[in-house]
Amino acid sequence: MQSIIDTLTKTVQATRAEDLRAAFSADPQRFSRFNAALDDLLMDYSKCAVNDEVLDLLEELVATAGVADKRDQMFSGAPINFTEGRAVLHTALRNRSNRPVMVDGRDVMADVNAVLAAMGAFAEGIRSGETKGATGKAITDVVNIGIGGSDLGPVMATLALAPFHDGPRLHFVSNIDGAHIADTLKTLSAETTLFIVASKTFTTIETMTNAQTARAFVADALGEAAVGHHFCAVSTALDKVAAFGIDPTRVFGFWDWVGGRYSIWSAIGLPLMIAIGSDHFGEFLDGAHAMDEHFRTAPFRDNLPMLLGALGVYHRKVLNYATRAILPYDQRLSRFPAYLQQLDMESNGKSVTVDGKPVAGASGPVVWGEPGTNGQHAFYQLIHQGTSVIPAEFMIAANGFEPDLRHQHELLIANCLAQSEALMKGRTLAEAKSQLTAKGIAGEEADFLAPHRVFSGNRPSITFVYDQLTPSTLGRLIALYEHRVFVEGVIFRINSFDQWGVELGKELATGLLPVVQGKVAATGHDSSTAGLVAALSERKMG
Ligand SMILES: O=P(O)(O)OC[C@H]1O[C@](O)(CO)[C@@H](O)[C@@H]1O
Repeated sequence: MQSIIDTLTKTVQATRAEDLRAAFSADPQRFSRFNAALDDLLMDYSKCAVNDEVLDLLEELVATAGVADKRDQMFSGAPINFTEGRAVLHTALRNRSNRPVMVDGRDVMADVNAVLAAMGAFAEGIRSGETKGATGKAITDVVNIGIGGSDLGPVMATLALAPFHDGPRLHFVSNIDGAHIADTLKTLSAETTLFIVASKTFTTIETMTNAQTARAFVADALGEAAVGHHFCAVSTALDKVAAFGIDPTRVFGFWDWVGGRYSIWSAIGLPLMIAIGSDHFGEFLDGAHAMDEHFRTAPFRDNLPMLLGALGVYHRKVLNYATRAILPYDQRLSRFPAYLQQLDMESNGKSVTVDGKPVAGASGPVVWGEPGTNGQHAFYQLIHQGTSVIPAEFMIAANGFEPDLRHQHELLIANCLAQSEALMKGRTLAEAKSQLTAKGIAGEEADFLAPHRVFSGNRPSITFVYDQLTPSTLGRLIALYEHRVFVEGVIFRINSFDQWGVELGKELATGLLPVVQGKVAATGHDSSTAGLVAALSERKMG
């Protein structure tokens, strides 16, 4: 594979692929040659440094890495998460074809469909008011207590699908910081609140601690006997849920072959289902399934996840771009960058290959972003004129949900398109000078000011366009990014499905708690850690 990457590096130079301005001037058909679509979801990658030679080499890279074979293994339930001995089957959760999916010789589809039906019945009971709290009042507020994959997906999707939200109000508590749950509970009445304790392992300290605080909130207000009416749980660890005391009829299971950051399609999606209803949740699954089928069957040049993954590797390993910016021009996708941060960085932030050897060169990039147009007034300065090149990934709907505010949506579209055009085109010194001249600034002053107004241009971006942010579109978008991470992980030769990198901090926090509490001396800790413990203890009030 390294030889293909080396050839790519030479090809970029030899074909001047990075000169986007020249490429667009030379080829009026460039847009139509470098885009791909699944139904209304269009991906324009013509503003990346690609040409036919580069794309052919990327296709060869994907083939040589064995991406298609690994993909088929994933869909068929092979234990590709080999450090944990698990299958990787989030795709089974949205397998609307019900094609059998075998794990350890057993078709899992019956279990998947049974949990989905149970979630649907429970969600509709809460939404209709039929399932009530302990005092007979309907549930008006639902609090999801979870963190990481048990939080980011439901939060992001609930915000994204606000126009479809016709169920109870939703709240999300994740942080161990007591401020999070305290600020949330302040606004709620125990009588009309349902808590969902969402944790794959049911051991995560943040979730378990917040769940105990919520339990005390209900017990203090309504008595111990009321607790069961106000709690439900989502987990793979049914024994641990039982020990917590949640009624088994209110427990929604999933399986160890669903990774936390891939779990929005499982019972972890329960808060979303309560918000938008089971029919819309079904459309969300349908959208993801359509992307799965596309990923499984479309040829490379038409295959959105294959292309997006190949371009991601190209940006990271050939062009050496260290980060990528996710820039949705959609306020309702405000948490999409944070969601993708976990999906991408927890999956591909690895430095050991499948053979236990150091990764050659780079693996996953830093992923970050904010919605437009807000980001324009914050960090876009650096994207346009900074010394690092940051590939940008824009997304924009043709339609909002506010027909009376169409003029605002048009402004949003114009801003989105203007950014990618500006990044690509830039502004030369001569152009900067002539603009100054037009304003009556010439001579030395123009010579002095012009360099500050130069934009290098040739900065890459990908733009996604779709009809409207519906449940089906959101499902397709998330599944697209999941598979992109998969493609990149196979080419990086890493296991994208474990997350050992989060363990060390957890272990040290457990050891530090008695030190922070003053029960144990800070001996054995480095002087910085010990000094910080002392500084915080000196400042402790009350
Ligand atoms: O659902 P759980 O088991 O509480 O885990 C929450 C999150 O914690 C992590 O394990 C990382 O600490 C994530 O992978 C996961 O999504």
